[in-house]
Amino acid sequence: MKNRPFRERMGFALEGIRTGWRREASFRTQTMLAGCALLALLVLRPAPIWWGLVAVTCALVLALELLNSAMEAVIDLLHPGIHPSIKIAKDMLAGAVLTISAAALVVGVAMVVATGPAFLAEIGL
Ligand SMILES: Nc1ncnc2c1ncn2[C@@H]1O[C@H](COP(=O)(O)OP(=O)(O)OP(=O)(O)O)[C@@H](O)[C@H]1O
Repeated sequence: MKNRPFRERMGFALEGIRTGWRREASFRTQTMLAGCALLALLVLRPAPIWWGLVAVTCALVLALELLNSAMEAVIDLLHPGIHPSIKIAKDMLAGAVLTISAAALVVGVAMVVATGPAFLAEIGL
């Protein structure tokens, strides 16, 4: 299974994203929020640094959500029953997603605060 051609590995990765989209409501919500962030970038046209910051934080949220779902799937397969250690692991995974989501929110608000006034002036408001 190791060292498959690049095209094939790319196919597995895209399949993983498709599965995340199909199975996880929170991944779909976060993808749509990332789409809103892209729309805000296109409208506000901030400096390139903001494009980088928004892209990195949105990508981290989506990547961590996929990792969270993957870990949960493996945990549930290995131990389908209730266990305090599973609670700890799942809560920590959820905490990781929450942490980066809070950072993404801060970046979004900071971008609007920094670039909003110039945009409003540009459209004559
Ligand atoms: N097997 C388990 N043993 C103990 N506690 C569990 C177990 N499964 C889930 N929990 C608890 O229930 C919470 C929610 O679990 P669940 O698997 O539904 O995760 P979720 O974050 O809601 O997942 P999803 O992303 O699929 O919506 C976990 O954070 C954990 O506190």
